[in-house]
Amino acid sequence: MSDIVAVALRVLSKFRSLLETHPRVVLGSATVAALLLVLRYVAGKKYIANLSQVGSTGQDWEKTREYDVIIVGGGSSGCALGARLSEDPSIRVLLLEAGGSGSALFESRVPSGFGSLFWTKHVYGFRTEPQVHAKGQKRFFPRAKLLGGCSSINAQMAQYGAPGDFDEWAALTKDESWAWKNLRRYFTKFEKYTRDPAYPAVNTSERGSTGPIRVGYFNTVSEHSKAFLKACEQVGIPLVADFNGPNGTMGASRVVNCIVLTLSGISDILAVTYVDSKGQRVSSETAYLTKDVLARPNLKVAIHAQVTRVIFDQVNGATRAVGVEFANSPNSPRYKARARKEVVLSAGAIHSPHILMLSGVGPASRLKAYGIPVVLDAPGVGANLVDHPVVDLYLKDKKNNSVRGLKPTSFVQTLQLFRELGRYQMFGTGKLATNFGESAAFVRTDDPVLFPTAEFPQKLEDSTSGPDSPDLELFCTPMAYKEHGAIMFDMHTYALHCYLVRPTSRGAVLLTSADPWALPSIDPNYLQKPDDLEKLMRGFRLLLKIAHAKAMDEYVDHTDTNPELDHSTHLKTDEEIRDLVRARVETVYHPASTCRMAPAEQGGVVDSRLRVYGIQGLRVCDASIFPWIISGHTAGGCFAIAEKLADEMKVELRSSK
Ligand SMILES: Cc1cc2nc3c(=O)[nH]c(=O)nc-3n(C[C@H](O)[C@H](O)[C@H](O)COP(=O)(O)OP(=O)(O)OC[C@H]3O[C@@H](n4cnc5c(N)ncnc54)[C@H](O)[C@@H]3O)c2cc1C
Repeated sequence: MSDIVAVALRVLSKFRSLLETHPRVVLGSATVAALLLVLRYVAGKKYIANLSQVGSTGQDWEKTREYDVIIVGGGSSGCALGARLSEDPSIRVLLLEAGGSGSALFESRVPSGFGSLFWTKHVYGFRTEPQVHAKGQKRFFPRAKLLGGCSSINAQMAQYGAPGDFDEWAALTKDESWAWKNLRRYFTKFEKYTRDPAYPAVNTSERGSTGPIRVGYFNTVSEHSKAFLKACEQVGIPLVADFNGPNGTMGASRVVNCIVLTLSGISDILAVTYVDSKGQRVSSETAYLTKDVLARPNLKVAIHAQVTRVIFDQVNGATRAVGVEFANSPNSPRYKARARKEVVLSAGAIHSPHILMLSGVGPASRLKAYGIPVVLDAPGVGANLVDHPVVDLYLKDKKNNSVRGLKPTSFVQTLQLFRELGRYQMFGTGKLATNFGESAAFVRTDDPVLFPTAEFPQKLEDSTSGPDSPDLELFCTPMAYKEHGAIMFDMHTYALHCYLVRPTSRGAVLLTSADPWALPSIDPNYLQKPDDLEKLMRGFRLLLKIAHAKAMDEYVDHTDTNPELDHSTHLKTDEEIRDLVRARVETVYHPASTCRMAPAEQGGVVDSRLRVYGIQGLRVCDASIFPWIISGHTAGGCFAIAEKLADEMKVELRSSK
């Protein structure tokens, strides 16, 4: 998208010369445009940027800036929680977000634009610690710094995991409210599925119809993605209807071990996405923080408000969270606000444990090493970091019709980009409306059809959440890239990807300083467990089979000899493929479990009502509480846990009035 900016600058300079030759026309148009902008601003969303309106720097902060609930982080979970809690006018809610609005950014609204936000101020551009099992590489690890959080920069694939994932949560916590049969209603509560006559097999009575999050089939899908699904079928992956539907991930038969993402027919089947009928991203900000919601007198949403710590007090002999401290930047004033009832951390799987540690809740020895007074020794905080590791396979696009032109390198491509921009602005369609992850398949590495014992004799640990749950996801994108899009191939390409949805390797989020503006260290510890490597090796072999399936003949140019592409990788030995996996493994952006919901004696940080053990008035609600990572995509789980917590907290808060 930086290329779009460059093009826009060129267009501006053309305007400047027009101004010299036709000043009246240009000034007239500029006035109209300025008026429209002002109107848009006036009618726009009302976020609070002046922090003195929601916090205080004075001694009197506890009296003057008081709320019932303060939510830290306006991301996927935080916006949902804030909007739902404030439905009750008697609950005063303050939502504090470190970044600005996501919906105000073109790159966030347009489905294909998110990658171009990765290296901007709107994203925390982390690098991991050197990955000792992956050639010591420090991997790029983006996390959003925007309202909507990662739902403002994600790939918009609306798949919610396997039912078994949540049954596991219920068994671990001994709390049946987490079992799929009970939790499911929160997934339908957030969802508004838009029926599409082209996809009649989706059972709409089982999908949410009134929730704020619109999902449907409005993204652009390339022919290549359709070919990928056909190729999946040809290698033995059966196609099923809607895997977010009543029969769960595995589709109707429940005996097969593999499924393809949200299907309706056999040959024309696509992914359900968080993209609306105008071809725009649906984030938790756009869905939950509507004008009506923001007009509520009991909800305040402050932006550019980075929480630096939670404030504790001793109340009746117990440690209680009583407020938070926040600021706009390192050198700006620090404000405080009081939470009469609860502080809820929704800052995501990296920042929620970081804020806890900065506040004195975490592994005591580490806190002491940085001079942070220990409020509670909680070794589980920041531990158990788990992420989905992905490996990519690069192919030459035979049709020369990839979305490569979205980053133009020639005059012709620039013109094509303009055509696509026009098409998108007018109809919400075209290449800009791709979300990249257009189609996918879920499989098990112990599937004897896909991985025959004769070829794959080694018995691997079953890390799935049940016999009907997958451990690998495969998907394709209408362009290959490296370094998360920073490096592109100089030709039209097509990529297949494979990621481990149930890794057993565990890493950590660790403090690096007592300074709240210093980023924590992230070590996902990819491939720590040999079975993770083995499963990805199997997955990569399956991708190679798919790449050589008949359905791909028309789309993949296997005659290409560029050594950077994978047209001869199928000739490599297993050991060579393992080496390739180590070299290419990256994040697929789903970190979780760093403030795990689990029994305290098993390293849990929160109980099954998301309350931090050992501290009153403090909860965590985001991907960090996942006891185990979801076997699929993680945003849906974040919306659902926020919906659930909001329901429960409303009851609790009303009864405690
Ligand atoms: C590039 C990318 C692609 C993805 N693709 C998909 C996909 O296709 N489908 C899917 O389901 N999932 C996808 N995910 C994952 C999914 O979006 C996340 O798992 C989910 O959004 C996490 O939600 P959360 O509420 O835990 O945290 P987040 O949404 O990350 O929200 C955390 C919020 O807290 C704020 N914050 C942090 N620190 C502070 C502080 N100190 N004070 C105040 N605010 C703070 C942040 O700015 C952010 O807004 C993707 C993620 C990324 C990054």
